[in-house]
Amino acid sequence: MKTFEGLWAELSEKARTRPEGSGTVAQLDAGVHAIGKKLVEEAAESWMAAEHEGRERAAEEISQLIYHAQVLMLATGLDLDDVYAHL
Ligand SMILES: N=c1c2ncn([C@@H]3O[C@H](COP(=O)(O)OP(=O)(O)OP(=O)(O)O)[C@@H](O)[C@H]3O)c2ncn1[C@@H]1O[C@H](COP(=O)(O)O)[C@@H](O)[C@H]1O
Repeated sequence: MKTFEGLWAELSEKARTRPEGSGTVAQLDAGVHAIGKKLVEEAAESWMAAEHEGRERAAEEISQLIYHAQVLMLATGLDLDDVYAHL
C-alpha cells in the first residue's frame, strides 16, 4: 500500500524526470495558483464527504487532498523535512 513518503518519492521523481502524460507534471506546469485552487477544492470535497457521504468517500477525498498538498510542496520547492519541522 502506498504511504505519504512513498507518494512523495514517486512525485519527486516525476517532477525531476517529467514523463510524458504525467498529471503531476501538468499540475506543476499550471503553477502554484492553479494547484492551490485544486487543494482548496479537495479540502471542501473532503469536508462534504466526511459530513454527508461516509467513511469510504471521505478517505478517497482525503487521499486526493494529500496528493495536492504534495504537489503544492513540490511547486513551492519544499521538502518533507521543511514541513515535518512544523509538526
Ligand atoms: N494520488 C494521485 C491523485 N489524487 C488525485 N489526483 C488528481 O486529482 C484529480 C482529482 O480530481 P477530482 O476527483 O476532483 O476530479 P476532477 O475534478 O474531474 O479532476 P480534474 O478534471 O479537475 O483534474 C484527479 O483527476 C487527478 O488528476 C491524483 N493524481 C495522481 N495521483 C498519484 O500520483 C502518482 C503520479 O501520477 P501521474 O503524475 O499522473 O503519473 C500516481 O501514483 C497517481 O496514482
